[in-house]
Amino acid sequence: MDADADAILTVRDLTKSFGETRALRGVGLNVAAGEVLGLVGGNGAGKSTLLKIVTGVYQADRGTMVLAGQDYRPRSPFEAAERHIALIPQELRVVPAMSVADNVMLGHWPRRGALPLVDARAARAEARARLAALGLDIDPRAEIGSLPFAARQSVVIARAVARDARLLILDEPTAALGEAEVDRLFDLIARLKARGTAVIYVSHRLDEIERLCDRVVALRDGQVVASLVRGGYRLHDLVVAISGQPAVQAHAHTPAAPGPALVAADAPGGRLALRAGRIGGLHGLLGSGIEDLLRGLFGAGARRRLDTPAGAVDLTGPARAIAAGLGYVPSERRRAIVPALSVRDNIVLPHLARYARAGTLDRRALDAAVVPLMERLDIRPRNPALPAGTLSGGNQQKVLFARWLLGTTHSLLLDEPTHGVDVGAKALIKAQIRAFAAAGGGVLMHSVELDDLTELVDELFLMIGGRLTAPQERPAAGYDTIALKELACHTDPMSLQPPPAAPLEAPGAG
Ligand SMILES: Nc1ncnc2c1ncn2[C@@H]1O[C@H](COP(=O)(O)OP(=O)(O)OP(=O)(O)O)[C@@H](O)[C@H]1O
Repeated sequence: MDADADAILTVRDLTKSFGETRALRGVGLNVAAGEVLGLVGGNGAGKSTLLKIVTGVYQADRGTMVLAGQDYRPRSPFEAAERHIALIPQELRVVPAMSVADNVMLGHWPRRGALPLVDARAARAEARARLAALGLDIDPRAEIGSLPFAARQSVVIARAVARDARLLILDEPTAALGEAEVDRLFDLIARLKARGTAVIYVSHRLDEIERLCDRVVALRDGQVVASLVRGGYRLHDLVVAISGQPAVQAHAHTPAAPGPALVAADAPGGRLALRAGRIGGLHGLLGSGIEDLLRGLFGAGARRRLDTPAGAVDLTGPARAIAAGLGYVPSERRRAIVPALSVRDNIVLPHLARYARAGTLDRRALDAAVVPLMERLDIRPRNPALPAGTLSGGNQQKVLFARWLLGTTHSLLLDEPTHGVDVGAKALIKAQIRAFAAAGGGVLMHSVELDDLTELVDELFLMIGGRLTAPQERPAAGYDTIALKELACHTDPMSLQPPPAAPLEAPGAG
């Protein structure tokens, strides 16, 4: 069979450099109608660059693309959309104050007769039908901003389908989803497949790739290093293709004895303490309030009191938290990285005062501190002067982590610390978390990935109904992951059903 002949999209020999960095070096691949193609690769392998070329954000230096049998050279995302290619990014673009129906029909609203007026009733009916055709039971009248992430994501996919997307690209779509939502998303993708939509699915979660994708293409250093068909490979083969080396076994966990509390604070339902040498875990569902809890402990919420061995701290803002020895890695990388600042400056940002000399920064002293950190965390490219925004997502994540290894931080608040990093980097970050605790630091981490928690944590706090349960010491045989998963299902606040929405028009209009 000639794969290219069946393909909706064929790319050949795509090459792209940014200055010295050769992001893509002769990449070729294709995807057919009704096929789900997985795209995997380590941090900086070139996945985003490839997707940006396919969606018209960047133009390739060399190479060709053919879409539905025709030459394809999009010069803007707009042109890509006109050719029915849709990208669903991790950070969804919705108009929060608009209804679900308006977001599905955005730009394609049905008109009321010949007048330039939107027929709201027809828009709702059509949106409802389109959502139902994808198996989605979401109220078209609900304000989209009030819905949980999973529902918003489904609406954005429905919008792409409403615009006749021939190729849908999903960029790490499950990064912010719990297990039940992942299942729902996979059902949705199966429906898209059945409609003949081609899907490119980018993820670092290799088990998902194995479960979902008909084929998978692995990139390494800007080149295709493997192209594997479902059923014809093992996960280990993917790990080897991505990293270029055999998979490393995770270290066995030795629970640490509780050390003294480094910081403690009241939290809904109980008291939280970060103890020297211990890794605390937080588990709950999206929307459970864990993110706010961690932000609050870092001084980014309402004013609160922190207790430390040196006395009580009136937490009026993050500066106080940093001064008290706390560090925070938020789940939303984009909020924490300053893209135009160099990697060096991003790392040093919370500790500027230490490196300022008479109003200027001692860059030599800084590089002497930052470069070994970049080596330790394998941040690539290894150039502290590069703008952080030019680094790949996973490398940006490592920069955020590096921030708190530079100063005098003794307590780390981590929200999804391995979000968007490749398998190798994940192991490295986990090892760093362990090392931080082993050196006497305290850690409190939240992860939706049970594996992260069960591998790392000494005590687990559950957040149920907005309240913390008492910490559960790690049992000798490890946490019961099945019980944790069940808990997640039974207290699932992420139902796709929104709360009843206020009618947008007079009763009887809809
Ligand atoms: N706008 C840019 N300017 C300079 N370098 C860039 C730019 N965009 C990407 N790069 C570089 O190109 C290489 C490939 O990056 P890319 O973002 O495509 O990787 P990725 O596979 O998507 O990684 P990740 O999984 O970490 O998101 C990296 O070395 C990155 O630093």
